[in-house]
Amino acid sequence: MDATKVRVGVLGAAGKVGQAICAAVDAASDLELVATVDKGDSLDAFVNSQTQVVVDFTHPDVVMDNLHFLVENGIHAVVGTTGFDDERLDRVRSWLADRPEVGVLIAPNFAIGAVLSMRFAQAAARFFDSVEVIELHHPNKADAPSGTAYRTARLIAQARAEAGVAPSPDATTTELDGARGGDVDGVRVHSVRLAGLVAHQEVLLGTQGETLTIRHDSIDRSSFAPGVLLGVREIGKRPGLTVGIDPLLDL
Ligand SMILES: NC(=O)C1=CN([C@@H]2O[C@H](COP(=O)(O)OP(=O)(O)OC[C@H]3O[C@@H](n4cnc5c(N)ncnc54)[C@H](OP(=O)(O)O)[C@@H]3O)[C@@H](O)[C@H]2O)C=CC1
Ligand SMILES: O=C(O)C1=N[C@H](C(=O)O)C[C@H](O)C1
Repeated sequence: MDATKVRVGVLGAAGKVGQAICAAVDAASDLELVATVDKGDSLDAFVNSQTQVVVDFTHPDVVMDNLHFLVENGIHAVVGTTGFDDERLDRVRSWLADRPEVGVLIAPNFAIGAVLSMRFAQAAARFFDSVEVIELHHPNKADAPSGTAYRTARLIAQARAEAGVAPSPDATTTELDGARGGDVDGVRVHSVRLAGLVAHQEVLLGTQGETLTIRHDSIDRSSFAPGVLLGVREIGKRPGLTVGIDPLLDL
């Protein structure tokens, strides 16, 4: 055992993002990949290998059980898996109250450009009458809207509410179910699933005589690796729950 390296485990190691994270950990001289777990494998592998930080890219249906196990066993977690609403975040906080030394980082998107695009959208939100979000992903994605779009819409809604901006104008009176997308705190969110895509998002803002489009594209899953490795290196110094990598980037 090399005591100078952080001992890292990956949950969902055989998945699309899990494979990219395993490769990135393997290539980092200050990290050691000590356990890889996928569907059907026992989580005890992390305890047996004295894993210090586990990265989870699995599925919204299983991530809560995974996290509960990790917190109970005193293992820090860096979580990319989506599906976290306020109720789930509160449950994680309640587990952490019993293990105050453990750090959990949950981020809907680890790509630097995606994090910045959320910030830009939040800053722009109060200056425009209308705003809608379109997220576009590969067709194997389980959840809609994406975790990124959900968080983006909530940040936009919060900024507009704080500035007293009226709801986006919309004269629709007849509608095919779903044609106007989902409603996240008053912000319309549209989900496209298309073969050939990876992960993409557009925030469309409009006001008198002008529009602004904020677009981000992950064209390869390696885009998530730098943010994940930053989380792995930092989480041991940040006990409790951290949502989003913004504070790790001094944003
Ligand atoms: N935060 C971020 O930056 C990003 C988040 N994501 C999110 O990460 C998650 C995974 O995405 P992606 O890699 O594309 O999905 P994949 O389906 O490609 O990978 C998930 C892997 O987890 C495995 N798995 C399922 N259940 C378990 C379990 N109980 N224990 C261990 N492994 C399990 C799956 O096995 P099997 O296939 O056999 O079911 C699969 O190998 C999604 O929620 C996605 O939205 C994705 C990209 C970036
Ligand atoms: O499933 C994906 O692929 C992605 N999921 C995350 C999300 O739901 O926002 C992050 C990124 O969009 C890729």
